[in-house]
Amino acid sequence: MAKPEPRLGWCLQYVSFDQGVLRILYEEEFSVIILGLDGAGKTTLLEKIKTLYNDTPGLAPDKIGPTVGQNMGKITLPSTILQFWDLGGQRGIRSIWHRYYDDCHAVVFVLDAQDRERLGEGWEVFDSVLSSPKILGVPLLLLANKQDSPQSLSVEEIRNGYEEWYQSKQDAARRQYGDEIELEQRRDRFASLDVMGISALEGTGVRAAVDWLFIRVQNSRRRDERDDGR
Ligand SMILES: Nc1nc2c(ncn2[C@@H]2O[C@H](COP(=O)(O)OP(=O)(O)OP(=O)(O)O)[C@@H](O)[C@H]2O)c(=O)[nH]1
Ligand SMILES: [Mg+2]
Repeated sequence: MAKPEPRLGWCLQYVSFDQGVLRILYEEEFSVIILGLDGAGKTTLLEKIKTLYNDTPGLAPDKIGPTVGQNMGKITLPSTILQFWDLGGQRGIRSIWHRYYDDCHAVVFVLDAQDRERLGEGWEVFDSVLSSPKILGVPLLLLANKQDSPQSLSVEEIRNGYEEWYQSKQDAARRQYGDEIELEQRRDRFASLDVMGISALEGTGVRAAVDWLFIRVQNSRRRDERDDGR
């Protein structure tokens, strides 16, 4: 299975002569991985992003089946290419997710906000992504999908739901093992976690999510450069 591109790619966009001045424009390429349980709406989101940003529209929702492996899609923004890797969410496929962690610049976790029965499973998997050491410093966005459905939990309910789930997990661990010190990095990660509501089906909130990614990958690159120059 193909792995994401190297950590940071520079693509030559064009070279031109303008009034005797050689102009070279580069586009920088960032990899974004899309994770979440099967059925959360990851592929629907990727195809909607393609439709909104590319000349060639993405697949219609009724042409999308469960993902066995990965799907890839690219969009071009000012001086930037975002390359999305949509990974299958079925239990057996989740074990390959970590292979993409080294090379990604942002992580999007898609949650089905209307499927209350699978919320616990969703939090379990989300928590393992949020706490993964390899991507602790990588921007992470939680998307509460299917906001078009009247049964969907709101962004606020989703955020609180995860916090409550995590607290009860901590309490159970404390009862079993005594006082545990929570990972400081993990706590910071949760405190700064952004949650946005979208409907991948209708496209609501999708541009706002892509704007968030665009800004965050640029900011984390600048931070990396500052750290390197220290
Ligand atoms: N109502 C509603 N349904 C959605 C939305 N997004 C996706 N769906 C539906 O949810 C189902 C699963 O969507 P997929 O995009 O295949 O889900 P996935 O996360 O890619 O699933 P896997 O590939 O198995 O990991 C499909 O029936 C979609 O039409 C949404 O925003 N609203
Ligand atoms: Mg899929």
